[in-house]
Amino acid sequence: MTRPPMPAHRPERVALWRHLRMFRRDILSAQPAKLYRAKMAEFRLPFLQSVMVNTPDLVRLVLQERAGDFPKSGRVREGLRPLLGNSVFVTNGATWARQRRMIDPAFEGGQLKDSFPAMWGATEAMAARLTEGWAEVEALTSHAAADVIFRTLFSVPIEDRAAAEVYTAFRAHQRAAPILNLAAVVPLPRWLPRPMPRRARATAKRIRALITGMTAARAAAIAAGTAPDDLATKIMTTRDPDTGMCFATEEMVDQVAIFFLAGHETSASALAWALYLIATHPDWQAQLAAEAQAIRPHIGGPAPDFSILRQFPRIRDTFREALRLYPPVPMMVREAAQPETFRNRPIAAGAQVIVSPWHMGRNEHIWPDPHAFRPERWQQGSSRAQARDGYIPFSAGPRVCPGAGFAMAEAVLILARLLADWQVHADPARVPIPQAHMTVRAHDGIWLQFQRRELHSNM
Ligand code: HEM
Repeated sequence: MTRPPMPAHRPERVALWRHLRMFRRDILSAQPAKLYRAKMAEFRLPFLQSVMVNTPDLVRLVLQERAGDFPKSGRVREGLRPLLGNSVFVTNGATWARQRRMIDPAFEGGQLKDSFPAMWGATEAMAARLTEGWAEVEALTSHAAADVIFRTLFSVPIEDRAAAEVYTAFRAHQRAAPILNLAAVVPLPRWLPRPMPRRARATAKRIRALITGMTAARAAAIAAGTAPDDLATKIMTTRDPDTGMCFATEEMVDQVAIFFLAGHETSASALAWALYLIATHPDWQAQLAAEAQAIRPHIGGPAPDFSILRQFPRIRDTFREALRLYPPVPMMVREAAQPETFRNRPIAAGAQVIVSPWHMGRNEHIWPDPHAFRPERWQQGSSRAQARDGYIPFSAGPRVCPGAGFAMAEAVLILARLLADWQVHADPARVPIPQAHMTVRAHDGIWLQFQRRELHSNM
């Protein structure tokens, strides 16, 4: 049984300049191993106090009980504004609350079922693209997750001209601004100019122009009564119960940009790591493959009923475990709006407060054998308390990811469809090392070999 790969850790003591350089390169390997045990860690710099909270009670305080006192950091906003404008991901206060009131209904349980046929279409398309041999799975899952977003949001497959252009522009943008989001975590003074590279600014503008075209076309179709009943139509026709207003086109463009970004990068990352974990645990893979056969009668036909997902409990637990070990959003940044005292230590107003799904998911005080892949832990009674205390891949509290249910459904479906037909094998000489880019990715990609499953082989 292979141990899931981990990033290297920095030594306990390093010079400030070196630490900052490490931070910029990869925030995961810039952390010392003791953060898997520490209750809190403080980085006191001449220009900024930055504190990582690492106990369930402090995480609950920041994300849930007093979420309003720990708003999204201005640093996150600055870095993401050219692409995301005033999207729900970066706003705070009343604007954020209004946006959530209008977005949340589209992702509620019943509505999720309406998106399922579009997810199925993307899953079948992914299966048709697979071929025997070695493949870099992050590219594969990224393509599939982007297709899911376009089909569920705008009822178009990724081959659609506008969708394909958005996807291509996003990839160029990631290359131009690879640490866009994480720049927010790097503790540099606010006054230090950190302009987005010119190329990234240009790709952000291009993406927004393309999305504006799609959103304006949809607004016209809604007005003409010809719009399909998908997520875009649902969100654009939802009126804020307090003001009676719908999103204006510009504000909707901001939301579409974050649905695309948050919805496809994250799922792609988690799916790729899940496949790697499955490939490196062949006995478990055989059990998952047996479970996945329930999807076989539906292949090539219309979407099965949403309830089919209940037939894949082990696949669901595998994905949960992948999210615990490799949370796509490794760290989240908030700002203390007022002075606080955490564990008898003063926290200044304006201090940066970091919550780390990566460290909570591997916290040695919470999880037995925290760095091991043990999907069966989710079947044990104790997992409920462990999840309550240490499981935050989708965050928690009022800013919890609105797409969590969507992402779980999508992932279980994609994994089941894939494992029904294919065996995946890892190359022991090519171990992927996690690194935090926009999401947690592998340093040199995740390479797996795909082999068509013989129906009568011992799965
Ligand atoms: C495995 C997949 C996913 C993971 C792990 C994930 C994780 C997260 C996390 C950790 C946050 C909080 C970030 C923060 O507060 O700094 C978040 C927020 C968000 N996510 Fe997801 N997400 C996933 C999929 C999706 C999908 C599929 C969508 C939509 C289609 C989505 C839409 C959003 C939005 C709009 C926010 C901002 C919410 C707010 O600030 O109020 N996510 N997600």
